[in-house]
Amino acid sequence: MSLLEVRDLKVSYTTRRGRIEALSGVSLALGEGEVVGVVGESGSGKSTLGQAILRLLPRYAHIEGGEVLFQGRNLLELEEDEMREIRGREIAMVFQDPYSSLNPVMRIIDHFSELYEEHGAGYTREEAAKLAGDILEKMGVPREKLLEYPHQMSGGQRQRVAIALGLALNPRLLIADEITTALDALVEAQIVDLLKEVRHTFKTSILFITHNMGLVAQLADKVTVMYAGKIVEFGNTRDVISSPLHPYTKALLASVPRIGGSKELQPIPGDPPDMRSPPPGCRFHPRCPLATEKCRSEEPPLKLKGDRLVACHYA
Ligand SMILES: Nc1ncnc2c1ncn2[C@@H]1O[C@H](COP(=O)(O)OP(=O)(O)OP(=O)(O)O)[C@@H](O)[C@H]1O
Repeated sequence: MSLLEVRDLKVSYTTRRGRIEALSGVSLALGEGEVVGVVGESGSGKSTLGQAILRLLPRYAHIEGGEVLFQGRNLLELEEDEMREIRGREIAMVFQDPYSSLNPVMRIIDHFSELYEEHGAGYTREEAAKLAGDILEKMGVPREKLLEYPHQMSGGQRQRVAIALGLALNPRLLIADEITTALDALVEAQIVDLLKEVRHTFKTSILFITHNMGLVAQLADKVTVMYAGKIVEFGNTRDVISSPLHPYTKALLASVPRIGGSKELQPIPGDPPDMRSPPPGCRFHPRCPLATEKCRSEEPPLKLKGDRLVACHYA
């Protein structure tokens, strides 16, 4: 059984400018101890997916269908108090902006104490400080930082603290949503190394959301490629990178340095669609060099090709 299985998840947003279909039937599975990358351009639905799994979507978002099975339980059917237990203890989420999980007027130690208290861990103040210091050190942050406020640290350190906080209750799954995007390249590389260590030391499964295929290549066992609210390709990272089957995956690889082989970077022509009215047929067809009449009118289903899933009429 997978640790996490998302089945045919559909999510929309009601906005003043209309209804946006952010996820149009997304399915994926993540095994125990696995790292799965979710990659795609801005607006493809990656963050919506992460937030929907933990039911952290805003009020004007609607889960229109599907299931989110975590250890076999459908999270979409749980009561809010059951969900609160799952958040942090079973599944943690870390965001691009560490201030999403850090309160600027609270010292780092108080974040940990609050978390332990919320989940009824029953630690004394000394025990909480010891445990928080231990995990902070494992994340490469000196334990003295427990007494500081978030603004007294560098961006990289703040993100390490946010990860430490995410891992404090030893969750089975960590959802990391663009957690290196705001960092410079050197710090980004350090955080990716940290996640590699985390998976080995803590045996945590990770859903790694990013627009950066290069990071997926370094970290993820499997990769899900999303385009305009749908999955277009899913497979072992090595296979997807060495022989992408979907034209969008190919284009994404050609647009990042080093991987993909080409020396010259080729940005993907055109823009992702307006999700208030996505194109008919294959959603990538207006930007696809291989598109035919069939692609304009018929939506390609996600089909198994060997051990790869791909949604293209011509894969
Ligand atoms: N809070 C929101 N309110 C309204 N629309 C939203 C909201 N969040 C996302 N959307 C829309 O839903 C679609 C998917 O967005 P989402 O943020 O999930 O994609 P993404 O791949 O994570 O992109 P990014 O990397 O830019 O966050 C987009 O069309 C986006 O405009």
